[in-house]
Amino acid sequence: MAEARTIGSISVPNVKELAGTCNGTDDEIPERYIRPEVSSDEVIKNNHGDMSIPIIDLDKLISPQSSQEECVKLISACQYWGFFQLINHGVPDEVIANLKNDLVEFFSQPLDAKKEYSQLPNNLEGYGQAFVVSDNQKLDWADMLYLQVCPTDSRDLRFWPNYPASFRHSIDAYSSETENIGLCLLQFMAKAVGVEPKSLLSVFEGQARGLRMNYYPPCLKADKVLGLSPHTDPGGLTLLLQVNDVQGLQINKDGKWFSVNALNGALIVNIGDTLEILSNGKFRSVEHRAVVHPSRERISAALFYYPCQDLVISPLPDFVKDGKVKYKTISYQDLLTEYFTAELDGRNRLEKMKLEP
Ligand SMILES: O=C(O)CCC(=O)C(=O)O
Ligand SMILES: [Fe+2]
Repeated sequence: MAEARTIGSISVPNVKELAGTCNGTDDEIPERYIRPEVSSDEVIKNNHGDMSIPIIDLDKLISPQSSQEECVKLISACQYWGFFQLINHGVPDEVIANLKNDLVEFFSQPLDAKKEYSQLPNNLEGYGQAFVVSDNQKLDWADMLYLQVCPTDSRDLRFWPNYPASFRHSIDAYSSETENIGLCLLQFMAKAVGVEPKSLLSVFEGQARGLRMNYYPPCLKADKVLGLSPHTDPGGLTLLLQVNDVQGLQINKDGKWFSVNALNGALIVNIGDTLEILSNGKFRSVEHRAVVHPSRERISAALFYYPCQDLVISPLPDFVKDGKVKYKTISYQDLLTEYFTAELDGRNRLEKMKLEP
């Protein structure tokens, strides 16, 4: 039987502080942060048209006149990219602006102020660094604040900053304004592939959501470090908000890295491992990573829609029309344990879940 492993991160230096002491020469960036692949990997930049992630209009999905056409785009996005940018999503500009301002303000504080919300052993919530599970693992050039935002009675307010004064309210407002977007998208995704949405919705309706707020300090040698290691997200859908206008998200399509130009006002949506398995591979959970900027900080906020905690994940019968189940069965808890106790390794974790063709 697998040994029980605890979820949580080994404590490592604060990256914003570290960035403040590195003047950019190779020697001054500690070896554990050096990632040779960043300068050697091929990256497709300034991509347009068919080479960029699709843009999906939620208004058009909802409107009966345009829904069918938009659904075709949605399905193609989910099958080929696993990512899209969502426009006309209905989250009020003010709610987004408030969250953005408060995030910039929170991360700009001195370390001691942020430390009041530090992660505790064996707990994922709070301020710190994610996914450090071994003493010789390569480290990401980022700090983060992770909070469970839903259900509301699961909130652990010890980790909810009370500076800036409006921060808790901003997170709460963003969380409630985005509550239905995930379910709404799941419904259209199911309908568009001819599946009764109920089976998919019942897995995610009323379930937990977490908000991971990433802070990537600048690094003069930006091509030597990685903000966030290649990974897939474990849950159903992720809604990513790029907080300032510094780009950095890259996604891996057919072995090549594509940089994403986040549109101002759009939310970037991607599919997680649970949804890839439930859909029997119809919707793809795509590997992604974040790079950093040489002179500007970058901030992003990823909202994760999780399935019910006791879910046993296996392809839903509606998605197995040709009778071939392509994935093994795994409990969601085991999938999470794998995610939080092993080094991130791109899509490999998910590949291991595939059955032989
Ligand atoms: O910062 C980004 O652009 C990506 C963040 C991300 O992938 C995550 O938090 O899971
Ligand atoms: Fe991610």
